[in-house]
Amino acid sequence: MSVHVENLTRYAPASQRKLLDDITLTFPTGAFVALVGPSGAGKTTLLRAIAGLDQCEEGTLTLNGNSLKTLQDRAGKIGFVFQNYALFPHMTVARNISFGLDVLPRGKRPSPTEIANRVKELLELMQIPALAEAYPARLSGGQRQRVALARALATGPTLLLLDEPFGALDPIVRRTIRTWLRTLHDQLGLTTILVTHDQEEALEVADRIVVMQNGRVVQDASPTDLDEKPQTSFVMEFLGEAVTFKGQVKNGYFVPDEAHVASFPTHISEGRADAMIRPFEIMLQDEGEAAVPLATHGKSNGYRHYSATLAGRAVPVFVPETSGGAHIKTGCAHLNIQNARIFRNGTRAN
Ligand SMILES: Nc1ncnc2c1ncn2[C@@H]1O[C@H](COP(=O)(O)OP(=O)(O)OP(=O)(O)O)[C@@H](O)[C@H]1O
Repeated sequence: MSVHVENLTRYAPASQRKLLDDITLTFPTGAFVALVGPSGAGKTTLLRAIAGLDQCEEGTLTLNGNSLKTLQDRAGKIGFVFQNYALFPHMTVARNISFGLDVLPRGKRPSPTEIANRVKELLELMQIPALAEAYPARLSGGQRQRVALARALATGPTLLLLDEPFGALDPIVRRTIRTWLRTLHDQLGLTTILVTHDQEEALEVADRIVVMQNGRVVQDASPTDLDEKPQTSFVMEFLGEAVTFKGQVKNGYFVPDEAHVASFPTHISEGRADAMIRPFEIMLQDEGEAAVPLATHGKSNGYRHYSATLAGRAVPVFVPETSGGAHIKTGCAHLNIQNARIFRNGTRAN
């Protein structure tokens, strides 16, 4: 199912404050899109608007090209899972899953055999066939989340809306369940919109990431583009650790304010600017007399971790373990930041 949202604006009740500010987005059939952004950015508000749980004052929403106004227009087509999903504690896993089918009006309700078959199929799909008769209290967090997903999928929706569904899980279970979710999405041909606080999760599981801030979309891009071409300094910082070097563009070079950080060529116009770079993109140069002292902080994931002491601060630098250099012996180096992105007034300039 495809979803199109156009110029969607929602105000806080009895206020002029915009919770969603002119959002236009398309979610094509089969897309797996993550909504990310800081707390209060409007991610849940957007998801609830798509779900039909809240009405927006301005804008339109279409599912498969059909305009949507009421919750009825969406019946059975959308599955939701929220972080604080509540399974019914007094019902078995099988009953929890079939609940959405059991409560359908008689004319629309499948026969008991069809419902039992559907539950069996979903339990297998969720890889928990042995848990049919178990009660929620004896399930692990990951198993409960699978039951919540099965329940959301029971009526055969083609759009899956997930709001922080893995928030309560520990990191290892979280990693396993998100890989499994991605496979499930592909297998069932779903369109999935996932709200997450976890940037790594978004980058790993989604084919597109929408970054929101203050009720607006600040960037809508593939994980690779978002990583390589962040449009704003906010996006650059939001997606991972970043170091900012203030400086001046002059005669075709970005000249950092701090000593021992090498200038590098750029095509952008002259004036003040910020160069932002990830710690693993900073390179160490051995040449030069006076250099920056490096403190060593161990290794992880194939990188040696240093902190380079500039005049007023320490800058993290991660160097591949395989790379050599005199700095390993001397404990001093110059910083090469030629891979930095340059921003002016918070917007990408190079
Ligand atoms: N019914 C409401 N009335 C007034 N303000 C609201 C209402 N619902 C949400 N808000 C406000 O709207 C803003 C966006 O909230 P929302 O829950 O969508 O953000 P979010 O990006 O999902 O944040 P989080 O990551 O913390 O869940 C917040 O400032 C919130 O306080």
